[in-house]
Amino acid sequence: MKIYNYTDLSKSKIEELCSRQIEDDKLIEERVFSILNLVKKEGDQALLNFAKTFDKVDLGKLFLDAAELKEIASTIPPDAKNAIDTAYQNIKTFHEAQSKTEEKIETMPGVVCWREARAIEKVGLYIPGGTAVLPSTFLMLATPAIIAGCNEIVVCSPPQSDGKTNCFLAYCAVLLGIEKIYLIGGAQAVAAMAFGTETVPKVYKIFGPGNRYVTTAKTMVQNTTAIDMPAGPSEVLVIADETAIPSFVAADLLAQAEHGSDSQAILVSTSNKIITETIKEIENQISILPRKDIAAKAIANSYAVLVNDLNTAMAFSNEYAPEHLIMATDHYQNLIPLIINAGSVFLGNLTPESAGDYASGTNHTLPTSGFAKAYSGVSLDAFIKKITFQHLSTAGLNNIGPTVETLATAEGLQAHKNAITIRLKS
Ligand SMILES: NC(=O)c1ccc[n+]([C@@H]2O[C@H](COP(=O)([O-])OP(=O)(O)OC[C@H]3O[C@@H](n4cnc5c(N)ncnc54)[C@H](O)[C@@H]3O)[C@@H](O)[C@H]2O)c1
Ligand SMILES: N[C@H](CO)Cc1c[nH]c[nH+]1
Ligand SMILES: [Zn+2]
Repeated sequence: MKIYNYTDLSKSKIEELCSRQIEDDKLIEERVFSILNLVKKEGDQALLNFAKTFDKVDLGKLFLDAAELKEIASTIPPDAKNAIDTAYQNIKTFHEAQSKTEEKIETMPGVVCWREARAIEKVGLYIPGGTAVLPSTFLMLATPAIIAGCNEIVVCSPPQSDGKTNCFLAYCAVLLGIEKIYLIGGAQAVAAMAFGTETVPKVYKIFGPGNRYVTTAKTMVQNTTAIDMPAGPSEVLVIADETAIPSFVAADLLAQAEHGSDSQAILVSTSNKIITETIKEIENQISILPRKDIAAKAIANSYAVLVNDLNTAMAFSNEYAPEHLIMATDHYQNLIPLIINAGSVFLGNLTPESAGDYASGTNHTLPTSGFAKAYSGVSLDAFIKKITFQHLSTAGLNNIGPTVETLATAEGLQAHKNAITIRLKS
């Protein structure tokens, strides 16, 4: 892991460090473009061919039905079942609390405006399953979709080599009442949900994280289908002062590094000692990880920055806009107002990011690649549209009428003016 001293960094170097651009981005775009076109043209046949090419499996059919899911789910070990149940309850509790009814507002006497929420009717959820199958993502996406009241929930996840899915994902489906999992991964899953095929229904909005193929595909289908946000390779930025515990910081950095070799794990610290000890700890802890090769590549692409004070650390973090921000300091309270750009924040030395990945209740589907500057993570709101309503009484029409007539005249739109005038005269 490279170490930089903040005072030596030029503005352009900071921009480079905060950019997540990867050399082969163009190549990925070309591949994804051709996958999208093939699915659009050939439908199910393209999906079956891609399963053979990318997932190395000959699928008899493109989905598992409720009976098949129930049978696979029955093999789940009891401790995993209990853990999924607990995580689900916390996620449900947190997301249910996000449901709010807005007040009706009288902007002028007799002019009443308000908003009402309606669920997006058809949504598509992508559950990653390339290097690791993520049942936790199933909970994170389906729970708010169900609370919102979405009536068609299409779920796609890559098939295992036996053409099925694992017992954890199947158990989540049973728990959530989802009756089908489409065995489709990568950009082709996004294409199937965006365009529809003979078997896969077309949806109005696609949700979910994934690798660069998935994220690029989501970005490319946006003229057909809405998406939650670009939620690509995982990343974490840890701000650590002298109160941080290097072994904890190293564990948190490695937790995101093991997601993929293109993940980023950034350390920003006011203490040289903490940086050196954390790097030593990373070397100790990485050796026992089953995914050490993946984690090592991610760590090699990551870096540490030595800063003079916590204010500078906050400024760097806001420029980087991390998916996850860990405040590894006892002094986090005063820093909270300085956090401007981050997907999800973990406060203090006892709050590991994996708590949010699985079970605290917050959503782990979060913006990456700096998109935390403009996007929120998935929440109940993401599955809802807010429709505005207004009603004018006679007094309301009299009160607002002259204003509308004058503005319509200023814009040269006579018919707009007439729609008021005809009512005022009646
Ligand atoms: N930002 C978030 O909220 C968040 C949450 C969870 C996971 N993640 C990220 O999701 C990602 C999951 O990635 P993954 O790969 O394990 O699973 P994935 O399900 O995203 O991707 C697997 C699919 O990628 C496709 N693919 C693989 N190689 C390909 C190639 N050469 N050409 C075309 N398609 C190809 C295949 O179709 C395969 O089924 C990780 O990067 C992880 O960090 C992000
Ligand atoms: N850290 C991931 C989001 O970037 C979410 C996740 C799922 N499982 C483990 N982690
Ligand atoms: Zn994670």
